[in-house]
Amino acid sequence: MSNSFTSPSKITIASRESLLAMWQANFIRDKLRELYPQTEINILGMTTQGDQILDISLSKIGGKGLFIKELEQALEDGRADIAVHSMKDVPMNMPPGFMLAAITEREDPRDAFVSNKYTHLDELPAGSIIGTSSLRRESQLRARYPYFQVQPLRGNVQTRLRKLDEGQFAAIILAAAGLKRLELAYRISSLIEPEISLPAVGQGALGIECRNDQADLALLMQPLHHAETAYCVEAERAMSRVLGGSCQVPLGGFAEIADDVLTLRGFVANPDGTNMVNDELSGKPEDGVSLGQRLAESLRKQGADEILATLVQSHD
Ligand SMILES: NCc1[nH]cc(CCC(=O)O)c1CC(=O)O
Repeated sequence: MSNSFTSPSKITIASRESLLAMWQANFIRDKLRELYPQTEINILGMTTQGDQILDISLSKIGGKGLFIKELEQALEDGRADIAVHSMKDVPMNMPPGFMLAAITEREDPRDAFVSNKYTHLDELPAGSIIGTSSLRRESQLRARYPYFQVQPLRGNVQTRLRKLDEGQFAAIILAAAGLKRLELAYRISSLIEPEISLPAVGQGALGIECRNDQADLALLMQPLHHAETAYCVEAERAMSRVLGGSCQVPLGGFAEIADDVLTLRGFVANPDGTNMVNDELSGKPEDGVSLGQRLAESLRKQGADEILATLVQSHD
């Protein structure tokens, strides 16, 4: 049977308006233009609640969904066809009516140490102020370097770099992927290995979201899907889902595939890093989701539940 499927005359991509979000949307747009030269591909830039509320810690304002709700509204209304997200910002449970059509090849998943004075975390003197608003980064820093001060740092990548340059912090921690995409890799003093700062679930990968009822559109996105990345990210997300993962929970999850074996590492901690459980599991990449679920259960048996329970209380 011949392929009778034709690409649509137009695809509109919904994106947040930050430079990084726009870079990501442009990246997907260019790939789609190459794949479907007959199709007109546009970007609809939007401001989300998460972009507007900049003075409060992300963990206190309801987390991930805030950056994507407006984009989903545009998909719902038909103002846009697909939305491009950092997988790190995509909630563990997709809202009803929406699906991930593709997960793209992962950029560097590591966190980056950025400083104008020091090249490595180990060089910072006691009492140094490190900027990050991620509970995941904070708990890991405090566990390893209890003599640093961790202070909140929000805003888009450029804002965070500006706050560093203004001298408010000795160093800041950002995702390497965002800096590399924005051609700001030269600002990276050193990359932090996963053993020191386990990345966020999904960090470095992009997701393309569309409505559930648009199977044809989802099919068009398949050339952008990267199977290895998707196995890893789905394993990480399965772990986080069981643990109720969100920005309110200091949790990390990171999977890698080597020699056709997927190894998933995860941790849960309290924000001050005094109580932390870590574990890892390996298996077949295709079994990533069940590995993630099993790793979560193992972390719970080792005390993750108690840690998570104290977190819920402290946020009341
Ligand atoms: N939390 C915001 C966010 N969401 C995605 C990235 C960029 C990296 C990525 O795609 O994972 C960043 C910036 C950061 O954490 O420094």
